[in-house]
Amino acid sequence: MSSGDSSGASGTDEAGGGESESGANEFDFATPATDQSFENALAKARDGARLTVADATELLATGTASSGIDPVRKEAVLEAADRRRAEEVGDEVTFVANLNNNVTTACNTGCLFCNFKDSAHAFEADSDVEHAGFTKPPAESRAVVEDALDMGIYEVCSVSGLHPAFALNEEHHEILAAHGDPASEVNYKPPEAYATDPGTYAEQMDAMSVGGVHLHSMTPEEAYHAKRGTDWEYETVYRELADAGLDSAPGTAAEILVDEVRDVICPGKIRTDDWVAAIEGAAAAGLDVTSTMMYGHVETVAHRARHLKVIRDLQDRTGAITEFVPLSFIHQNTPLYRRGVVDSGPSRAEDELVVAVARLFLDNVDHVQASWVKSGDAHGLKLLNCGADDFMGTILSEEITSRAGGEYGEYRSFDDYVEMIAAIGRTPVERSTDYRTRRRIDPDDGPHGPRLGPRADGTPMLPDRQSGGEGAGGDATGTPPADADD
Ligand SMILES: C[S@@+](CC[C@H](N)C(=O)[O-])C[C@H]1O[C@@H](n2cnc3c(N)ncnc32)[C@H](O)[C@@H]1O
Ligand SMILES: Nc1c(NC[C@H](O)[C@H](O)[C@H](O)CO)[nH]c(=O)[nH]c1=O
Ligand SMILES: N[C@@H](Cc1ccc(O)cc1)C(=O)O
Ligand code: SF4
Repeated sequence: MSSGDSSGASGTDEAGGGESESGANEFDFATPATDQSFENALAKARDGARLTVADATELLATGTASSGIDPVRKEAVLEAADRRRAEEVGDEVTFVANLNNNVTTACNTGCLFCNFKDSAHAFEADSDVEHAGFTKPPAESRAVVEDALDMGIYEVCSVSGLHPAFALNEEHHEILAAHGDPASEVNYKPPEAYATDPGTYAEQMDAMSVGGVHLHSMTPEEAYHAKRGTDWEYETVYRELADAGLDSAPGTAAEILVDEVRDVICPGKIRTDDWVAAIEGAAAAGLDVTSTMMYGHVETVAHRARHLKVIRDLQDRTGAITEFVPLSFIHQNTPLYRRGVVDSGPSRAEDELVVAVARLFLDNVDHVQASWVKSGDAHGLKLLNCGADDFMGTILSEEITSRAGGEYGEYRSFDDYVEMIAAIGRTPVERSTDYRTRRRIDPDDGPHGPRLGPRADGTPMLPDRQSGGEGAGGDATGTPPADADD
């Protein structure tokens, strides 16, 4: 599906949907005959009125009466969003000194957009299947975080495959093992079956929660895995994880929160209701959460709008969402692309409109993130002028986007951040994960390094290395602290 088609704006005056050459995914939604609906939605957005799903659809499509993105109307939407950003959060652009420490790539869920995973079968002790994945036992996770703490990080962000030997704790192991055929009934095999034991989720939390670092981990999909085969509530599971050291949860696994889209791109994942229940459970357990949307594959603009409504309703109920992170689909190596279901990811114009409409629609979420991992530095900066106010984190290691074919590197130094943000006339600010602690950075007072981490003293994180420039591959970036193989 071309990005024009995936915008879902292909209808004329009849009910139209995204048309795919393969005919695989056609979603219908009604479209109006004139552009008056777009103009009305834009006027509401400019006035600060709460937008409907129909309004968001109009803005994302720059009018649904004709196909394709209209450049003049797009600029009007971006301008409204940039103004709203300035009113709501001012000129600061935040970023966090953080490390990605993903624990394992073993996963049998089979999401068709994902190239991060490796079939869990290949990790078995008696397997001779070659794989490039990894599992880090808790002690190794701890060592990786320890090293990064010395570099000054504030946060460790950890998202993993759903390893069949993962259980919440020993009791969960016993419950899972008691099933007649645990592998097919509850996606479970005991740790002894694998070359490397991932430990329990509680042990991994305890291991990574070291020296006062903020631990951001356990997506809704992982929380589901941590309670599979039981009748435990999400809140109970998140409370136990919090007791073991978890501080906040990433709202990935959201993809598009409309089940007819999930049926196509991730039939093995939890449904929308379950994702929402998991986030509510995390919030009830006292954790902050983030929210995401992975877009630009088979969905239409109407699905994107409905997804935003799910997030806004959830935030009305919980108030626990610190940021919205648009995840631009990286298509190159993924099954969706290789099997011809899509022929690209989203266009840059679509990226800009998603950021802008998120800012305008999510009137109860303060922060919208631009990602240099997905978009690169130059376009990432552009997104900061379309409604975004956060520029992600230093991350030091990236496996999800890079494995899917992304090419924008794995690390941005504080000096790069400060130079880039100052260059667009904004104020660089180091933040905590929850945005409550912030430090404005004087661009003239370099060299720059983190100061908010428990061991941070302002020293640049990787003094001997340059971070990757625009389009730089992994080799030109700072070497990740560790990357273990089974
Ligand atoms: C790789 S999973 C890891 C955590 C866990 N297995 C889960 O699904 O929640 C984290 C998120 O990465 C994002 N992701 C995966 N592949 C991607 C791709 N090709 N392009 C953009 N985002 C992707 C998806 O939003 C996914 O939910
Ligand atoms: N956008 C991506 C992120 N964002 C997460 C942030 O770095 C940070 O953890 C969050 O803002 C909470 O403070 N992480 C990735 O690994 N890859 C991305 O594309
Ligand atoms: N790790 C995810 C992104 C992510 C993680 C945590 C977040 O809070 C937000 C986004 C990816 O690379 O796609
Ligand atoms: S997105 Fe997560 S659950 Fe889906 S295949 Fe990838 S690692 Fe597994």
